[in-house]
Amino acid sequence: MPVEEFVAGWISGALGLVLGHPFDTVKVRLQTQTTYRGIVDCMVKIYRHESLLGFFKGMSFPIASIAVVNSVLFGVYSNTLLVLTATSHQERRAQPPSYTHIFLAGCTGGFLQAYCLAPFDLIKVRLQNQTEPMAQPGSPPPQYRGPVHCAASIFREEGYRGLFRGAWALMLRDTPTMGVYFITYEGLCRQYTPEGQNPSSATVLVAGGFAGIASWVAATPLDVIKSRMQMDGLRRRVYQGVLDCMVSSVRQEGLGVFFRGVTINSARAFPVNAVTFLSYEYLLRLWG
Ligand SMILES: C[N+](C)(C)CCCC[C@H](N)C(=O)O
Repeated sequence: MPVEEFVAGWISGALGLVLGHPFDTVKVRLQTQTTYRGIVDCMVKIYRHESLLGFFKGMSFPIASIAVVNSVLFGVYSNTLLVLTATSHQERRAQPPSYTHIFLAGCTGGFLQAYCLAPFDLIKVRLQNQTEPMAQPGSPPPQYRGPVHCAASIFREEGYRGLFRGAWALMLRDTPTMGVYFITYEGLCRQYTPEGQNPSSATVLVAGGFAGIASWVAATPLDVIKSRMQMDGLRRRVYQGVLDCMVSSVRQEGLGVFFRGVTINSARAFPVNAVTFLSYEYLLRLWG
């Protein structure tokens, strides 16, 4: 099984992640808390109350886990295409796979990465939602002291299954939308690249950026539900399951609830995925 794709996926994912994390924190807060009036209000409050560091809460764990998560996504995607079309990534410019195959490979990658991502994403969301300023002497300590403490407390209180809270919603979110992700990327690259050639860096950046936006717009409704399921059970359980969470969110807040955080998600998605795809393609070309 070719491994370059796994390594390229890891490095490119890490670069994108650091760039996008401040946006991600604002997004998670807007989706799960009602104290903020909008993106700017949320940013100002985070900065005033928690300083610049507040934007980077919960980042160390994703950095560690992106190695697994993004390499599973890109590695499984590329190897599924290899199985479906019998072409390696070097041959794919000359013999482009069909969009159906791209979609299926994307869904497979998305499905498997969601399983790896679930516990890490849960911990990230729990830490991002702690609004206490960091390390202030005298102030009461936050519930979770850090990622390891957070993982250990969840495990202690809710067992192994507790670490997978929200995992169903995450899988439903990622399986089809990762198909959308790769289809958009490939479609735009093909559109702007003469046949048989490699796409230029500018094309890769733009196609990657729009792939990120398209996939995140499609993913936002289930992203909201996922984040809420992950926060559920902190004090007492509110939702019985994914469907119940959807129904009660819509009842209380209207259909608009499904688009909470869509603007910030898209603003984050462009640079993150432009950088991810550019470094991915660059590394694969470097290694031939
Ligand atoms: C499928 N879904 C929309 C959830 C994600 C698609 C983009 C993934 C990328 N690592 C990022 O963080 O933006």
